[in-house]
Amino acid sequence: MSEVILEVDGVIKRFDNFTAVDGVSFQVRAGETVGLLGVNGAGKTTLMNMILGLITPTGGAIRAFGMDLQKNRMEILQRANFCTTYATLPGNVKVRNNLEIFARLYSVPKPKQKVAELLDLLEISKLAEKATGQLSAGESTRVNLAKALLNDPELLLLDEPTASLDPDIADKVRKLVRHVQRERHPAILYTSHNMRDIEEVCDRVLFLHAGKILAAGTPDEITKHFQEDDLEDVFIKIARGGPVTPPKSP
Ligand SMILES: Nc1ncnc2c1ncn2[C@@H]1O[C@H](COP(=O)(O)OP(=O)(O)OP(=O)(O)O)[C@@H](O)[C@H]1O
Repeated sequence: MSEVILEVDGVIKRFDNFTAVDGVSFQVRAGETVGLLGVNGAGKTTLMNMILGLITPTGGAIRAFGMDLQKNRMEILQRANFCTTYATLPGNVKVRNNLEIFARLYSVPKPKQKVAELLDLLEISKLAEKATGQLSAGESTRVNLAKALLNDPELLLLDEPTASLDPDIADKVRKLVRHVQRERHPAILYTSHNMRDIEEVCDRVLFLHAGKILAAGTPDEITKHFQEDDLEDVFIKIARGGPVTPPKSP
């Protein structure tokens, strides 16, 4: 089995008296893509933000590359990267310049060449000289994805990377993720409300509900577990408060 890259161990996050993440444990190995699913408010972003070290867990531990996140955040973040619609790049700076600045922050060798390659890979070379703040939501997502790939991360956190993309571009993003999986074998944690994304790119799925992992397995196992036709139906069942344990066999 490949190396464990990310370990989330009994992680809890409370905001005052409200528990947003309630004792979550899982691992992501090198070369594996794990989908984090859940209805609005399930705790996905809170979990991602803890893994990025942006907020501190109330309890439990997060380790990456065998190191404790609290103690080794900078070392870990040099080998990791993320794409989220919530963090935007400086708006008054041109796309190319923004990416080159981030490439230097990540100590990327030959930063100009790397940025040109990623602009080409994401088919956004024509946006290079535009101010980042003037991009459409979909363009901005692709620029954020380019940023996320600058340091060839061994741990990649993708928070709804296809939100706000049209179906054509969303399809290209899924192909790009598969390309990165094949070429570089990172550990990827991927959240999406688009079940097609999850079915196409994820090896395993964690279903988060009210801050707890309700079910874990391959998309196929989860679908069978809930006796539904596909993940979308499982999602709807959970969202509407249907039975969350598998019904007894007849
Ligand atoms: N800073 C905060 N203070 C208080 N409550 C918070 C805070 N951040 C998140 N929450 C609450 O924690 C819960 C989980 O939020 P989170 O953003 O993690 O959900 P999510 O699964 O990412 O949802 P979505 O799919 O809508 O993005 C929500 O009920 C939210 O209101």
